[in-house]
Amino acid sequence: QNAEIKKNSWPYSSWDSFPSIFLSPLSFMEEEEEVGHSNRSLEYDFYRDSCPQAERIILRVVQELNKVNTRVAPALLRLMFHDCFIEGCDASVLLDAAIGIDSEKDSPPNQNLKGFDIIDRIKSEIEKVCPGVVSCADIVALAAREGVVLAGGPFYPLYTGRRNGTLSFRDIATHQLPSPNADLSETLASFASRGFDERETVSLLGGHSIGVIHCKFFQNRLYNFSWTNKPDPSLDTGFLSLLRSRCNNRMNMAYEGPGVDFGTLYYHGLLQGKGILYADQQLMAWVETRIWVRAYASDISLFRRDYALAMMKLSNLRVLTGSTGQVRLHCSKVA
Ligand code: HEM
Ligand SMILES: [Ca+2]
Repeated sequence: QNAEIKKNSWPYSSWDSFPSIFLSPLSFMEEEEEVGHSNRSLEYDFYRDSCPQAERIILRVVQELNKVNTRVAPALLRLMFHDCFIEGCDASVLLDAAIGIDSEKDSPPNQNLKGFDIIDRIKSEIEKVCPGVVSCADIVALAAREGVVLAGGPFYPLYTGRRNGTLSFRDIATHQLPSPNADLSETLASFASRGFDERETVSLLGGHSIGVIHCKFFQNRLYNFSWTNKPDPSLDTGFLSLLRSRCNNRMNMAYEGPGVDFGTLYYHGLLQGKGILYADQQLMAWVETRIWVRAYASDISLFRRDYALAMMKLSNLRVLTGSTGQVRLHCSKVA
């Protein structure tokens, strides 16, 4: 039963059904060679000697904060997405503006981004036991994974050893973070340029199973879609009324209540014209993505597996390793 696990010295028994290409360190090395960042790759449990408590501290802090605030998990997940999507998982999103640094925090798509305080809190607890060792980029990736698990999503193993960049990319973030009003061809092109196919893109958007979305991001769909003075015809009419009344009462829209399977409502909603963002609902526009919406709506374990693999891939985009980049002392400042 455990042949594959042994081969990869993998400790998670449920992973034996996974395609081995994803478990092989080779897949990470290919990534690095392509961008030429370094000759080393991420490792399983990179901090086993230098800071064996690190991953446990991350889990503990995320668990503690999650108990008192349900917004913690979604904030961490979105933060990881916005870091990794812009120039890789290098903690570029965490840097404050400074001389020579145009902060991604000042990019319009990041205006409502949250979770920076959580990352700082984790970092300071880790600094107490192993100063200057654990990178902010690893903290972001691991904290997001713990958030996903606490929100009812699948666990996925992560390699570590990401280093931090010394730059933040405000203008790149402005142009390259996906727009809530993008149509499917734009969304697919943006994910394809980072190596994600249609299936992976549909599964990643399952991240929209949790969290809150402010009305301004879908306001145009409610009253004046594409300057027609009419609502978006792809919106279910009952759902349209619900969104209108919530937004009129200045309540923002929650994706999925607790207690529901991570992913279930999201994909069922899309089948019924109840996607909140235009970009979400667009997954139903073409057969290439619609088949995966249908598949995930009817087979939640298929979704969980695909989502886990896509999150691993997202968490490993263009990482800096070895002697490239640095380890910061404070996540918002270069060392
Ligand atoms: C086409 C791609 C995407 C677009 C256009 C998009 C856009 C948005 C927008 C506009 C919000 C609302 C922010 C707010 O109201 O404050 C949001 C929230 C969120 N997004 Fe995405 N997103 C995309 C993909 C993803 C992916 C791939 C993930 C994770 C895997 C993700 C995770 C989240 C989460 C968890 C929230 C809720 C944040 C919170 O409640 O604090 N998104 N997204
Ligand atoms: Ca980044």
